[in-house]
Amino acid sequence: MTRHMTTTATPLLDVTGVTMRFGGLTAVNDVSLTVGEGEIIGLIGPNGAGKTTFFNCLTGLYVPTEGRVTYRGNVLPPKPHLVTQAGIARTFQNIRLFANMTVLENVLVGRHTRTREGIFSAILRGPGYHRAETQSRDKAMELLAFTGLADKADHLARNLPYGEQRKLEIARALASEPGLLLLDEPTAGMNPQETRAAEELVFAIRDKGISVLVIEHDMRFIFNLCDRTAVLVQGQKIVEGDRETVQNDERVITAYLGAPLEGTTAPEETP
Ligand SMILES: Nc1ncnc2c1ncn2[C@@H]1O[C@H](COP(=O)(O)OP(=O)(O)OP(=O)(O)O)[C@@H](O)[C@H]1O
Repeated sequence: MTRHMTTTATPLLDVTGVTMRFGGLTAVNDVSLTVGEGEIIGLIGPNGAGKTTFFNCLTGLYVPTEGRVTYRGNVLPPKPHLVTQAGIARTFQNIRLFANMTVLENVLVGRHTRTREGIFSAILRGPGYHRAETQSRDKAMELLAFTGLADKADHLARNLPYGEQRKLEIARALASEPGLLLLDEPTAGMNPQETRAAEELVFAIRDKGISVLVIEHDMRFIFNLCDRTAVLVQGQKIVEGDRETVQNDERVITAYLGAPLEGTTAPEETP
């Protein structure tokens, strides 16, 4: 019998046995997860389950107590700006924009990890600096068009409605030209219409070849978008899989206090 060679491609993101302890509290407990090229992966769980802490372990904000995180096969450096440079960008649960800068300027800030022109070039303002500046501006305007904010380029970030501020955070994250985008509750505070538009935006991001890992409480959003979803409860990953697997898992139902997951279809009633 001939044995077929199986080639397993290295996942884009490979998280193995990540644990994060704060003193006596284990916020993330031995969690493993992969994100492949072109995948949209969901991360759900009740409040305090450890989702944001897990994100912080992937982005250099926290150095995990145990475990290993690799991106494109390389162990991630323990500094946020180096993680961004490596190709992982994120947004935050609490919007972190430069409120008194314009929309365009906020996106330009996001590009700094991708511009080669250094501080001396910026001071001297030579031809290299001007060329880089024009390129960055063009790229930033492209991203504003992509996220539907082009006509707001000159507005101050703080004057944007909440939903648009969230979009701007995404535009700024995309400016670092990531291969993987981590979104922490991208639809928090959005109305249903904005949420549907955000879904389309995430699909469009994936179509650009960027993988997405998303934390979200809106189950409809998660199940519409995600190829797989992992559920964290008290720091542990209790299940991972497609919509059916997650929705029908007893442990998930118990974790959400027996209530059907919000935004999901009700189980078929027996006559
Ligand atoms: N820097 C820290 N120091 C101590 N404890 C922390 C720290 N960061 C998070 N925690 C604790 O870790 C646990 C997990 O919190 P985390 O914010 O990761 O949960 P979450 O799933 O993102 O919750 P939510 O859905 O409410 O945002 C909580 O008990 C929280 O209080």
